[in-house]
Amino acid sequence: MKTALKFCGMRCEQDYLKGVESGADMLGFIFASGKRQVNSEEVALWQRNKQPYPGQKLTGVFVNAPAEQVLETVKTAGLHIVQCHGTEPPEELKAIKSASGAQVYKTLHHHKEAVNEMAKYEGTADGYVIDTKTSGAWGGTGRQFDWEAVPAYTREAERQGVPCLIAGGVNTDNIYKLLAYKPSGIDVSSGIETDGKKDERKMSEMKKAVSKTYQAPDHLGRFGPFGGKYVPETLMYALEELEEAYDSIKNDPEFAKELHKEMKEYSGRPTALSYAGQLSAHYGGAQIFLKREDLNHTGAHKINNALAQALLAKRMGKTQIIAETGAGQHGVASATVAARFGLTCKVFMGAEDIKRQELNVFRMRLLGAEVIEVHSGGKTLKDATNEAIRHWVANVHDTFYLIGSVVGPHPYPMMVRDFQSIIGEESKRQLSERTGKLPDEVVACVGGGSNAMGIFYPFIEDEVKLTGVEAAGKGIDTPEHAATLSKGRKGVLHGSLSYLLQDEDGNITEPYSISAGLDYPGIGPEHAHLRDTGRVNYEAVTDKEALEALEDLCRFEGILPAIETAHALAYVKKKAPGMSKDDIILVCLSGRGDKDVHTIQDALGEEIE
Ligand SMILES: O=C(O)c1ccccc1NCC(=O)[C@H](O)[C@H](O)COP(=O)(O)O
Repeated sequence: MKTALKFCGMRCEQDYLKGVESGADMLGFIFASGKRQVNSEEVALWQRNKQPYPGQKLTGVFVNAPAEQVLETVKTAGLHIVQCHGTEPPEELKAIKSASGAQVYKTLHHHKEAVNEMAKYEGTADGYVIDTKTSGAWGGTGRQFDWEAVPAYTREAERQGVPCLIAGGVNTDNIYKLLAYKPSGIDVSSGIETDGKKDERKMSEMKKAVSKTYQAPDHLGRFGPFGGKYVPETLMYALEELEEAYDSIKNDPEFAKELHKEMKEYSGRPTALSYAGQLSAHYGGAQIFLKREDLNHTGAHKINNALAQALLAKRMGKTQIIAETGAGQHGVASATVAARFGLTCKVFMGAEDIKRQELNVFRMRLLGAEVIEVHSGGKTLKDATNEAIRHWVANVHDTFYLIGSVVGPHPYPMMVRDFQSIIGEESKRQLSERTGKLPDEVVACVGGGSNAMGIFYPFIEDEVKLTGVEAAGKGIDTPEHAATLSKGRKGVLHGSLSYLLQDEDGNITEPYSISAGLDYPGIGPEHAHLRDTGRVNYEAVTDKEALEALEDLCRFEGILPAIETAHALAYVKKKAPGMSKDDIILVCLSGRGDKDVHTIQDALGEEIE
């Protein structure tokens, strides 16, 4: 359900007009003493010049006012709702309600007994406002209370079947944090003001925030039922510390400036958006655009997240970073940023992957990282991640775990998604500048899922089809594939709940793909949620199909993609011909294929010669 929005404290006609135009669900007028106090005649006058939009509820805020005064004000000012913001008992609300015909909301000021107090108003209050308790002021203070308490208020109001608005210090910077607690409504006054006047820009930002229907994860780090924090007790503190640090930099302009500078001057952002004209003509149908993450320093999208997390590690005072890697791209990105920022770096890598990605291993060592060979399990990414977690448990005090995908315990899936969203944000801007429209479909390969979440997330509220492409290896009906969403079942791995490849007894099975970056037996929890809610479509393509598409991109566009990326291209090869020439497919070209040349040579060598 949509979050209700109340803009409160309209002090003049201009404020009122901006409030009406904002489309807020409720507009509040203060009839209690204070700097925002207005009288019923002026509110009536403003309405004569502009009626509220149908459905917009005019709300009068009163503090322990005599019932006759409230009734007179309701009549004169044409109020739909009376908000009792003082210590009015339930009987007083009942009396006002039956005499005025208006709805009556009760404000309670947050304290440890407030949820119990709500029970006393059950059947009387038509809704609640929970505000911050501040000595010497009833409301409009711009002060926030501890929002950890929000779910308890929301639950009690839901039990009573009425809305519950959260008030107190909400502003354009913290509204997303509050929305993560899923309140049924939000009430703002100071947060939409500049120099004492209501500010249209702030109102519109607030409106935009609540209009977003997609809000995930929740405050527990859950995407629907997926995600969460399934970790040993020893890591809980480290995750909380990380969550706090991430919250503190999320909207910090200084951090944003530093990261932007690194992205631009070191990594080479914005990356290009290339129109693949010859490939589009060859396939027929849709126009294909490529978001060139392969042009980043180190050759893939992984550096976006690595740069951001390394800056965060520095802010947190950590001196050592650890990382896991499969294809080696994230290992290279981590070793690179460690060198750049003077941090020591250990990269955990399965012995099998070390064999397949010899060149990247050499690169990591050259960059000064210690590559730790993992011999447990199938000796691939899952096992490397297990070892990295083990190391972290023992060294949390000085070590930052730089996770390379939208996997792991909260806040990693959210944090990596946010850091990678630059891919979708840039593409959206570049494509609309170039073509004047949004793409019809966005396609990305999915292993853990970070390039896909990065390009999908900014399009999630748009009418754009989103398709993630998994590795079907030698076929999803053979035992050799990595198609987690097509074939997996729910389970917990590496700290979060998602879909996993597992046998009947729940043991994780070894994934297979020609691409080292896609053979992970799990998938980011947000992808699991997006699949189950139907927002994103997931397909699987085989090694063979991926290699064919890789050859096409080499021949028709002069670009050698990573084998991971070629999976997305293989889906495009099947899909584009059936689309119209006016349609646009945007593909995340997540990485370049230099690292895969040996694998490609082994697979295609004879055909090419
Ligand atoms: O807003 C006021 O000035 C006010 C004065 C006296 C009693 C209540 C008042 N406001 C009640 C509200 O519903 C406000 O919207 C709520 O307190 C949130 O205010 P803010 O923290 O400024 O966003």
